[in-house]
Amino acid sequence: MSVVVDGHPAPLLRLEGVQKTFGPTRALKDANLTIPTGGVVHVLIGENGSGKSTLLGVLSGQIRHDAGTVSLEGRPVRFGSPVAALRHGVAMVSQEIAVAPDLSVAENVLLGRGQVRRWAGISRSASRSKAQGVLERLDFDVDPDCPVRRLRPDQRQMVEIARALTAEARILILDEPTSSLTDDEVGSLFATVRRLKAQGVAIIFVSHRMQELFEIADDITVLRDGVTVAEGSAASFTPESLVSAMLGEDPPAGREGGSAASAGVGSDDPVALRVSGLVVPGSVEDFRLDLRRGEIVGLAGLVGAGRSEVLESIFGARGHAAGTFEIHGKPYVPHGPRRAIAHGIGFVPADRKADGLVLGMSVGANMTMVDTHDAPRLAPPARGRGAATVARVAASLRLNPQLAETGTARLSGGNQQKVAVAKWLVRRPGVLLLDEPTRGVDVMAKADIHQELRAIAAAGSALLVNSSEIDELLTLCHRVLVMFRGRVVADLAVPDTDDSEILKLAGGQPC
Ligand SMILES: Nc1ncnc2c1ncn2[C@@H]1O[C@H](COP(=O)(O)OP(=O)(O)OP(=O)(O)O)[C@@H](O)[C@H]1O
Repeated sequence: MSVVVDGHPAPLLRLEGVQKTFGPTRALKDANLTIPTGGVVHVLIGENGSGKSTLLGVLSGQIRHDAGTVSLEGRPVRFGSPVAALRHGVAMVSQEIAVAPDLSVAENVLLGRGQVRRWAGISRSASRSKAQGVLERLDFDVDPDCPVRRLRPDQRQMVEIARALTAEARILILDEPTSSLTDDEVGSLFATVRRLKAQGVAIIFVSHRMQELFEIADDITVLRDGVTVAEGSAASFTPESLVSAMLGEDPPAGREGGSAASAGVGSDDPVALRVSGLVVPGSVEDFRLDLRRGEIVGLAGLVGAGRSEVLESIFGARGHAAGTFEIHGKPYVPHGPRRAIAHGIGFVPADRKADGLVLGMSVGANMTMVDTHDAPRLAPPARGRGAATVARVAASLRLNPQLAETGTARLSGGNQQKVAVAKWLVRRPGVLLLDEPTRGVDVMAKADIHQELRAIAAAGSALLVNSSEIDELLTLCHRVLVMFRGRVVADLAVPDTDDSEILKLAGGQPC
């Protein structure tokens, strides 16, 4: 029974005046959020570090707040753990998809609920059919016995959503669910979100992608510096008013738009990276590329098309079966990151936590780690070296200078991504490989990163960029290589193509 206030039923969820401090950082100062009923999509938005994940952590039982109230249907609650939150019908699907890869789809869907424990008396077939029921509710066509390791990222995410539904979640939190999905996968996720909404589930959705959030949102809450600064129906906002609310000021003019193509790279410009006949068994077939000085080339394609594998092989982080490589006309044989860096190649990997950053070190140390101009070793340089460059790059990406001494693990996800990119902007390698360079960064920081990447290209670096966002490739690149099942199926000059052509080619359809 929900509580009735002034003749009205209390809202399904209300957070009022929520505060949370981590050491010296006041992550939440006065966070408020209201969801009146089920059957709505509520978008939470704010700059990197504004407190979104902390707020979701409070709501999902992962973080204990210091002050303020959280109430469900008028009753104050304080969750001591995610399990306690789940018991109240609040479930979260986090950015880092948490599935057990060796268990089956059905086992994952029922994980944590006890149904798969045989000693508990529940049969395999009963478990399987329960899981099947939830998968049908999601219209998710997958074999319940298939090991999760065989699924694509979007399918794994669906398994997590199914798990939340098994727990009878009334409030489902999706924290940046689209950040590792390609455009077509986002479409199917949105179909699922709409289906759940029609079934009465309230969905809290975090995204930095402006266009898609207007597509899906009923209501929006904006956080700035730990404070809720705006809330209302999606129709009451425009992209511009949202950015103004996030920033607390009018957005700077002319940051986005304008492709780097206008800078012009001609066939006379020297080739910085030449790749011929690259083969990575099971992933890449006969990949060829001449990447010129000052050029920005994009890689487009579906998940599994071989895009990341191309970058990883060039950097020597992954083996290859065939292929030759040249850097500035000289032969180069990839063999581990250290050799690549010594040859003037930089790499921003897709998984910043595992490969891109040393989380135990400070932001400053991470940013200067590869700025060892002659020595190929990855080592933190002497204190103070390159300080001016680091300060300039940090400022250009809106990284607070006070963060320099902060442990990188303590940064918000988007700010970690900025550091992963910034360390190469400090170094300015001759060839920079970037895998999803703006994953999880806010809309302003994305424009800042693009601007800085254009600047290092204009200064002579050659960039190869993998992105699942076609818009990003069209904004940033001179040309785009479209990959399908390991092969390049098109090499398109950016002014002469558009997202629908790229999408078709990426799906294996001829244009
Ligand atoms: N465990 C922690 N220890 C110290 N500081 C933290 C911790 N978690 C978060 N913070 C700090 O709290 C602030 C808010 O971080 P939070 O992750 O909530 O931001 P966010 O809005 O989710 O950012 P993003 O969009 O980048 O994911 C940041 O300054 C962050 O550095």
